[in-house]
Amino acid sequence: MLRWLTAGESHGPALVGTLEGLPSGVEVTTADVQSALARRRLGYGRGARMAFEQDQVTFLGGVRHGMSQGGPVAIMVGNTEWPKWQTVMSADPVDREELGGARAAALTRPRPGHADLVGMTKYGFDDARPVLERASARETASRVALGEVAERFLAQAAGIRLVAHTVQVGPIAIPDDAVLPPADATDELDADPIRCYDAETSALMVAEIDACQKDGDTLGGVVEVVAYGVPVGLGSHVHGDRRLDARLAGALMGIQAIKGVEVGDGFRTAARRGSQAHDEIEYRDGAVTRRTNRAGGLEGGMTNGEPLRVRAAMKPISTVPRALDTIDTATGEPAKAIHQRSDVCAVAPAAVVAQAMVALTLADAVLEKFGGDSVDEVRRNIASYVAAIPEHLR
Ligand SMILES: Cc1cc2nc3c(=O)[nH]c(=O)nc-3n(C[C@H](O)[C@H](O)[C@H](O)COP(=O)(O)O)c2cc1C
Ligand SMILES: C=C(O[C@@H]1CC(C(=O)O)=C[C@@H](OP(=O)(O)O)[C@H]1O)C(=O)O
Repeated sequence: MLRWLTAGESHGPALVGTLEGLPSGVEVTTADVQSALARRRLGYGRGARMAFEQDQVTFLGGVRHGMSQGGPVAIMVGNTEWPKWQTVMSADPVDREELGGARAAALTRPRPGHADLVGMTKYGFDDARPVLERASARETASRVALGEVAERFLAQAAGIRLVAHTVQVGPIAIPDDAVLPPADATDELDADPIRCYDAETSALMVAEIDACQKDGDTLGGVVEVVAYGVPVGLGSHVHGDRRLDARLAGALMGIQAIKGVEVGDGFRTAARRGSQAHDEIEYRDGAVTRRTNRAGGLEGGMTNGEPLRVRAAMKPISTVPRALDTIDTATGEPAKAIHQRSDVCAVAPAAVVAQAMVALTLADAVLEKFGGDSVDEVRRNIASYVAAIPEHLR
């Protein structure tokens, strides 16, 4: 079993992610994690903060000389902006006099769509600061750091490779017959402003973000994660909480602002007749294969050997520049919601975060199915499982 936890606030000194249950022998370096985090900062429509703030990666445990040791992996992602926030976000009590300044003022105009108002009510705060600090998607930096370790494990132990791309920004979507990015498309996607694999649609998405920004508004969209080389039989049909589609949906819905998950053709399948919805099975070149992959590589909650495809729908950013109506919680009077700065569209980074969550979920499923305390042992276990499948069904 693989478990993970994160801690830390948006403007705190650092985020920390812990991954427990990772076998020994996974090759991973600080530079690998650093470049995954750099990928999360990309994306047309991101706010000013992405440019001036830097992520500083430090392995605190679990990795020695570029290799996992079998113990919990702890990764710290330091925040270069901390010196500006060390009084406002101080863990220890501070003098009220020292506090002062705009950053310290109580935030009492909660943003519709953000965690502000419900969090204040539930946790008993008269200031949205402590709520937004933890609700913030800055936390996804630690998920991406852990996801990178999980991805290294998947590639080295099982030959599984992941890629994530943007398939929709606001109303602009890739065509139905658009080509799926291959396993080695990550560099190409990094080079696209919005992580879209279809150049024509990418240009339209960028134009849509420009138009939206001019209007003082924000956008959401849809991202897709594809995993190649996934063996048959991860997950199970025998119980709801063991279905891999359920576990993937939970992992993706746990990302800030994700409001819908689709497995394969998902919602589009619902509009089709059965004859057009399923993937007919045949032998091709001596192997079992599906003629199509509308199911997204999952049948009965189990991987079927086809590429795994899952999508996540992101709502528009709730810190709308042309601020929405709210109330001032201090007075009960009508007010305009907090707005200092914000992303206009964060769909491209959400794709990177979704990839990390799928990697962690798949790594957990691989370990559950095959077990093993070292990468070599997991590899041997996979090989013996595959060898036992009758050749004509592999
Ligand atoms: C990568 C990423 C970046 C985000 N950036 C912002 C942002 O700049 N401003 C904002 O209001 N919300 C942003 N969000 C969304 C909020 O974190 C999210 O809406 C909030 O935590 C409330 O949770 P909910 O939308 O799931 O209800 C971002 C989400 C992600 C995944
Ligand atoms: C810092 C990150 O994203 C932040 C996520 C976020 C939110 O409300 O979720 C709000 C913004 O922060 P601020 O309001 O301080 O500008 C984003 O910049 C990050 O992704 O590293």
